Amino acid sequence: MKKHIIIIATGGTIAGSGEAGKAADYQAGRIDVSEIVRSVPAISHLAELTTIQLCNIDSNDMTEDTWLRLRDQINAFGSDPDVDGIVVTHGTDTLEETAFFLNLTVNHRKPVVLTGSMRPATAASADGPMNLYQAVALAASEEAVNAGVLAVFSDTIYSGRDIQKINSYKTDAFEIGDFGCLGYMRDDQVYFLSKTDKPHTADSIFAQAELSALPKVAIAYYHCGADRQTLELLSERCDGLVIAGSGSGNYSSEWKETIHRLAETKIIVRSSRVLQGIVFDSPFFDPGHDTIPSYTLSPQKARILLMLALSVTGEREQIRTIFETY
Ligand SMILES: NC(=O)C[C@H](N)C(=O)O
Repeated sequence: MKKHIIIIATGGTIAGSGEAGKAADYQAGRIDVSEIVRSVPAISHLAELTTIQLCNIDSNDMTEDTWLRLRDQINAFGSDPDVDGIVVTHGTDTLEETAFFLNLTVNHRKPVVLTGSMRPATAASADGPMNLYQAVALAASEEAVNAGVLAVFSDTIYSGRDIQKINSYKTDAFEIGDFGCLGYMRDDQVYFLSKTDKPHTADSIFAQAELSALPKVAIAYYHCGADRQTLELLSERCDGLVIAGSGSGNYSSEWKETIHRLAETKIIVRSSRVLQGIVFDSPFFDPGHDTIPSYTLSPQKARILLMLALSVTGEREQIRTIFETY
């Protein structure tokens, strides 16, 4: 019997429309999900499909409120015995953020697979149809059960925790820093090579959390000559702060002194603007252990984990453990 897969559409370039054949100038989030599905007739051989248009936006307009609505919808399908898996179509610019948020907050183990495209649906060689086809195939696969939130892009399976957009132009726009992909797709065939070891979905402490609004967390990007005011202004307006430091989460002596002071009242996470590597405690940049290292999380993912952590506790040591765990 065919699996029943829900496609929740949020917009992005996969729903983009522009001049016929051209790939460059277009507007994201223009085409309805039912039309996108109709453009890939082979999808109906893979599964029974139900489509839902949650929104139709450029993913830069994704908000925490929409994340919460998306999570609630996905969770509702977790307890529906007629549903086997969920695909989310999404713009690529912030896909990694939504994927990580869902990876930490979905409360069931059914497959959840994100996908999108780099070329609009109206381009001569649009990449959306194949990505969507493979996302449905993966969501219908037993191998994707309890694998955490996944993403499929350009024949490649990624984990929602680690996926990162690394190319702003090519159709093969994603990568996973140091860790490699989780596997490949060969048309509709699934080839997993590895699975993530970090707790996710039903095993995450945030899966059962009451989340109605998320605390405010900003990212302060360090660069040569960055002044202390940036930190002071951001910290005034936020419940927590993520530093996108240089190298292994580093910054100037001026920032070091300011961060030490601000950390008396705010939770501050040290991450790195560098794409690969790991941020640990730093005896030189943070001798007083005022900040929490983000380990392998990018600044934008550290921000999501800090928002969720702050929604369950204000205790620095508990938040430190959360960063060690997730
Ligand atoms: N390729 C894309 O989907 C980019 C688009 N700006 C979006 O994120 O919605």
